[in-house]
Order: sequence, then C-alpha cells, then structure tokens
Amino acid sequence: MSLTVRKRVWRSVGGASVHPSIGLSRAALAVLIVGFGALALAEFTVPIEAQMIVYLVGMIALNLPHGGYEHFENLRRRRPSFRWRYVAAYVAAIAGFVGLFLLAPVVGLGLALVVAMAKGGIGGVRVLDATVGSEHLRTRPQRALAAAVRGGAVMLVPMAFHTDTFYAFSTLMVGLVDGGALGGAGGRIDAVRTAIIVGYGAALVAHIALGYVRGGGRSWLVDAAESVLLAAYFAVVPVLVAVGLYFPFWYSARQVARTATVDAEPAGDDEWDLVGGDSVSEAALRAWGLMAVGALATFVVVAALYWAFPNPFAGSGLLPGAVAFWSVSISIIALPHVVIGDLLDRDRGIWYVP
Ligand SMILES: CC1=C(/C=C/C(C)=C/C=C/C(C)=C/C=O)C(C)(C)CCC1
Repeated sequence: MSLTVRKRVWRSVGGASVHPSIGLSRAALAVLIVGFGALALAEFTVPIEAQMIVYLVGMIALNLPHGGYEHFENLRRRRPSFRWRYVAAYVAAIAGFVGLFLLAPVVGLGLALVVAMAKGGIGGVRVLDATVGSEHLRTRPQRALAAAVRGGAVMLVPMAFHTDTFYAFSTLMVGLVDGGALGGAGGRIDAVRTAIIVGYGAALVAHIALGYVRGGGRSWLVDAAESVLLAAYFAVVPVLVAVGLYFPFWYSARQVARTATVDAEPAGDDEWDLVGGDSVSEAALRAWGLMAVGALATFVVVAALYWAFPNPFAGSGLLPGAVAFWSVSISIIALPHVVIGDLLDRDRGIWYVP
C-alpha cells in the first residue's frame, strides 16, 4: 500500500490551510491568554476550587478518552502477537514506574514531569511534521530542542511563573507516599525559578534562531509562533487550568489533526483489523466494544494504583487529593504511551507520520 499524506489534498482544495483543529487549538490558547491576562490585570484570582474542577474535568473527562483512542488507532491493524507483546510491555512499564514512585517519590515526581513534557513535546513536533511540515528542523539535536521547548512550556514555565501552586501540588503528589519528601526543597525554590527562567528563555531563543538560520520559511514561522504561544499560555494562565485545558484543547485536538492528515495505514492489513465488519453498524459496534474494554482496563489500572499508594489522596481533601492522585496516575499510565507507543515503536507508533 502506498503512503500518502492527506494534507496535500487539503492544500490543493483549501489553499494553505491545514486541519481545522489546528486553528481551533491556537484560538483556544489565545483566548485563554487574553482572558486570564485581563483577570490578572484586574487583580482577580480564580478560586482554587474552580481551578481544580477545571483540571479534573479536562484531564479525566476530556483527555483520557483520547489517550485510549491513540492506542486503539495504533493497535487496530497490528498482528495479534504484536498486540500481546505491546500490552505486556505496557503493564511492565506501569509496574516499574509504580515501584519507583513507592521507593523514591521525589524521583517519581521528576519522572512524572518528564513524561508530561515528553508527551507534549515529542507529540507536538510529530503534529508539526504531519500538518505544516518541519523543513527547518534539519538535525536530530535540533528536533530534540524543538520538542524540549514545546514540552518544557508545559511544566517548566508554570514551575517558574506559578511557583507556589506548583510547589503545593508537587508536595501533595509525593505525599501519596511520603508527605515530607519534598520538605528540603523549599529553600531552593528561588534558585530553581531563576535557573528555569534563564535556561528555558535561552532554549526558546536558541530554537527560534536556529530554525531561522537553518532555512526559515513557513514551517519555521509556524513553529516559532506556536512555541511562543505555548510559553505565554503557561506563563499567564493559572497552572491547574493551563495544564487541565492544554491536554484536551491542544495536545488531543492536534493529534486528531495529525491522524486526519496521515492518510496511510501501513501496519498490518484488513485481515487484522479489530473493527473490520460487514457493515458500518457492525464496525461501529465493534469500536464501541473495544472502547468499553479499554475503559474497563483503565479503571482496573487506576483502582490498582489507588490500592498501591499508602495515602492515595495524600491525606488531603477530596479535590486537592484527587488532583494529586490523578496527576501521578495519568503520568504512570502515560509513561508507556511515550516509551512503548513512540520511542520503541518507530515503524508505526502512536504519533505516526509517514
Ligand atoms: C507537578 C504539578 C502538576 C503535575 C501534573 C502532571 C505531571 C500531569 C501529567 C499529565 C499527563 C502525563 C497527561 C497525559 O496525557 C499539576 C497537577 C499541574 C499542578 C502543579 C504541580
């Protein structure tokens, strides 16, 4: 089967446009920056309870189903033997991360941040590849820098600009295992903050300058503008709202654009198609059945995590406890998403681009 990228068809039909979710994701972030920027200027603080609710709704109700869809899309036409190996590796990675978190919660927290940044960063560069192109990213280190800048915006920028909330929820997250584990870090906050602002700022400038020197052009302009948009978004919007809405309205929306842009299904063939059927209704029913199985499997994993952590809600109230528990849990679930779904599955992978 030949590989084609559907963006060419869109371009010839609709000028230089790409999938509509790309424009919507940019507009969503811009509106949130302006809205929360205005609230900050008016010295209005959004109640923390409201921020936690937005986070939980965004991360659980809106973002989680898309994570499941990415696996479904990836495994749909694979051979059964591949699927079983994939599931086994997935479970092993989850078990490894849980073990790490139980033994060394601060290191576990660090890995959780890395997972969130890797998902946003690597996934973001793959969307760029598929939709607008990435001709200005010429070498692997340059691509790594592009991913680090996009991903760093998600956690490093809020760490520097919303430091108190970030530290409070980080304390709760390690508190799933050991409430005092982050105690000693309090005195180094200012130094870490300064290092992030200087380091991240330098990386952002270097990324934009390098892209210009290596060819510039439309892909560079889009990449530079989006990188600045992301950095501004995470600097201005309060961290719980920013992260909670970034995953559904930026990450997931844009992966939808990537999936829709990539026309080819090269892995396996219809013989293995999990949703193949004699009619559209049968295919729809099979897809629904798979989603139900996926939802149940996720529930079992989350229940096991709840059971595994000594203080699943960090000894805190319902909302802050749920934010901490969910943030650790989703990072554990997302580790294999990045490692097995992308880094070890280069041929097809979860962020497939031909
Ligand atoms: C540390 C920290 C946070 C961490 C969130 C994480 C680590 C989210 C991970 C999300 C993932 C992996 C999503 C995948 O789809 C919060 C709650 C924003 C609050 C501020 C402090």
